[in-house]
Amino acid sequence: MAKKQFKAESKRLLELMIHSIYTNREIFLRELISNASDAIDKLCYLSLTDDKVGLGRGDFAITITQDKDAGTLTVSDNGIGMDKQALEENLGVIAKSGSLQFKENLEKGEEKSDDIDIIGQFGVGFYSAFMVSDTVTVISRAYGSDTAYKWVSSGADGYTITECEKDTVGTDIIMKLKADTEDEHYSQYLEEWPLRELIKKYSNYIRYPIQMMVTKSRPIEKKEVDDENKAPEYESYQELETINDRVPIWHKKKSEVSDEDYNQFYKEHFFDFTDPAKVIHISTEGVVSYEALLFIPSHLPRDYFTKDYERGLQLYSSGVLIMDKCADLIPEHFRFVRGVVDSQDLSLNISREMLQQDRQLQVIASSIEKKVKRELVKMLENEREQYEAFFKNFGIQLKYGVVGDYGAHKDALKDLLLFYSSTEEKLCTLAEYVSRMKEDQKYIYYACGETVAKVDRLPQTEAIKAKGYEVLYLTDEVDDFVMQMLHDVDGKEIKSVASDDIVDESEKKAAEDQTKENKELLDFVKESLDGKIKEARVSAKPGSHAVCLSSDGGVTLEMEKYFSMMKGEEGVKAERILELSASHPMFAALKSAYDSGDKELAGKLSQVLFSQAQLIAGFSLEDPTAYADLVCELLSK
Ligand SMILES: Nc1ncnc2c1ncn2[C@@H]1O[C@H](COP(=O)(O)OP(=O)(O)OP(=O)(O)O)[C@@H](O)[C@H]1O
Repeated sequence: MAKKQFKAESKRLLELMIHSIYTNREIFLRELISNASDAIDKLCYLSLTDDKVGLGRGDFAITITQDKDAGTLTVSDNGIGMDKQALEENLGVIAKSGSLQFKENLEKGEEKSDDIDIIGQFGVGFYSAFMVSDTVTVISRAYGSDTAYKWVSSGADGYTITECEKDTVGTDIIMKLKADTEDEHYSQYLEEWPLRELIKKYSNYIRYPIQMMVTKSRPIEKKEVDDENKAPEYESYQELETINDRVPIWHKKKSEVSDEDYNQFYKEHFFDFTDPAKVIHISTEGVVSYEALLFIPSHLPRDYFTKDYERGLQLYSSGVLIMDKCADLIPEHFRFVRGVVDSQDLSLNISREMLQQDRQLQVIASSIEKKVKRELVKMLENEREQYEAFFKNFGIQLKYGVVGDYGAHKDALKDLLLFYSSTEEKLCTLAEYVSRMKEDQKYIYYACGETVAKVDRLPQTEAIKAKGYEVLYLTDEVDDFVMQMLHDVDGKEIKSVASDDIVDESEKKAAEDQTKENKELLDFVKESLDGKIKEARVSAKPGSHAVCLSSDGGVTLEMEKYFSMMKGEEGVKAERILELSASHPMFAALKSAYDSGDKELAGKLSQVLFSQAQLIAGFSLEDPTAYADLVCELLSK
């Protein structure tokens, strides 16, 4: 059976092309400029072998002209142009890309040129002009031809082609812009600044100059001597200006770019006032080749912890901006990194707003992650002061990275963490801590609290310090989770000073015995605290303090603090254990009040002890006035 070819309803298809592919109208200019660049690239390629072209690389340009009276915007190039047949084939057939064909022929051919960078491939970009125009007129003269042709279309109704006059080879795309509506101001595309912004945003790195007539102002020369004292007068004049930077800084060799150039690019491009802390310039060739220029800011962006701050790197393909914030290029734990990535190896989707498949993106993202990590490790090893400043800004992000994704990134991030050391009295890495561990030391100890000073005074901290061990002091809410997620460093388990696991078996046994002996008293303490604690027991951790708080079950005291800050999670509570030191005079006073039958006093002492334990652990009291009154009452007796 003969196979039939699919037919397409071309009018409908064009409607779809115009209205459904792109989410953002403004990209029409990017598409037309890219076409102009492709046309120039083709003639430029020809000029390598054909002397008759008579133009050198420096003679090519793309020109943008606005005519406010006529309501037209024109994109002109002096590229290869189109003859009648090319106009029919390329602009009369949807999804036919002369540029793709040119590229394929080039790849098949003997002569290859690295110096050609064709952008078009889908054969649809041109039609985006109809998103902003009522009528599009194309006047083109092909290289090698004396005749020029005019292609005119108002969209779905079709097009006409007639002969016309054009002195030079190349193409003019003349758009008669639509009338403004309430929602859309098409006339902005006739204004200098919006046009300049669009060119800068999407086409800044097109390799040929994009020129535009701009209005400038200059002082009028004074003619009369008398005029010298008068305020200067200005006149405006028009000048053709190249708007685009053309060669992206990341295309240049590192040796050609000074620190000042990098810093200036960063500040202008990412709107920062201060130089970055680190610049990472990458140029790799491999499964996927790409260039990248990444920056680690030297301070915390003001909106960093708000929802306004979006993670992501700018993604370019052949110098054309594809995405402003491509989140997939940088992992959440390095979201502070700003920068650009440029690759010719991406399979773009038809609108160039997304990528067809993320495999290439994954390859680039994982390479970028490794490079950022390597740079941070280098900074940590060689520029400690600078690294500590970085950690002060973004260390918390790394910590969230450790606990995020169920700990998937903890191994990559653990070397980058810094914690305050009780013995060194400065920040240290986990590896540095391990290198200082005593021979008999089983665990890596840490203690959590609001400030270093407060953590240092915790009864549990004092107990471990008394044994001569170093303790890491953690003051961020997420720290307890981080340590639990890390679990160990090279087999050395990480333990909180509040953990029961760290107590010696003999000390544990002695405390259990004492708890049994004082069971009645301890049950009384629990009862008088009316459900606030799960248990009262004699503490196995020797120390000079009467009381401390620990927890039982999966939720630690630090986790409770962490969740208390999160909306909807305030109900997550730790089960409190009130630990009393049996050797402290306060325990003797409590016991004697209870044994002598003064339950009122014993109850009040229990309240005071619990409140103190809460305060020491960094919790606020439910009723501070009642606590103060109680203490005053007891002291004044
Ligand atoms: N200014 C121009 N000069 C010469 N040829 C042009 C010009 N503009 C468009 N063309 C031709 O028309 C074809 C179709 O253009 P169109 O913008 O629709 O698609 P494309 O650029 O090939 O691909 P894409 O949709 O990926 O941009 C181009 O491939 C090219 O051959």
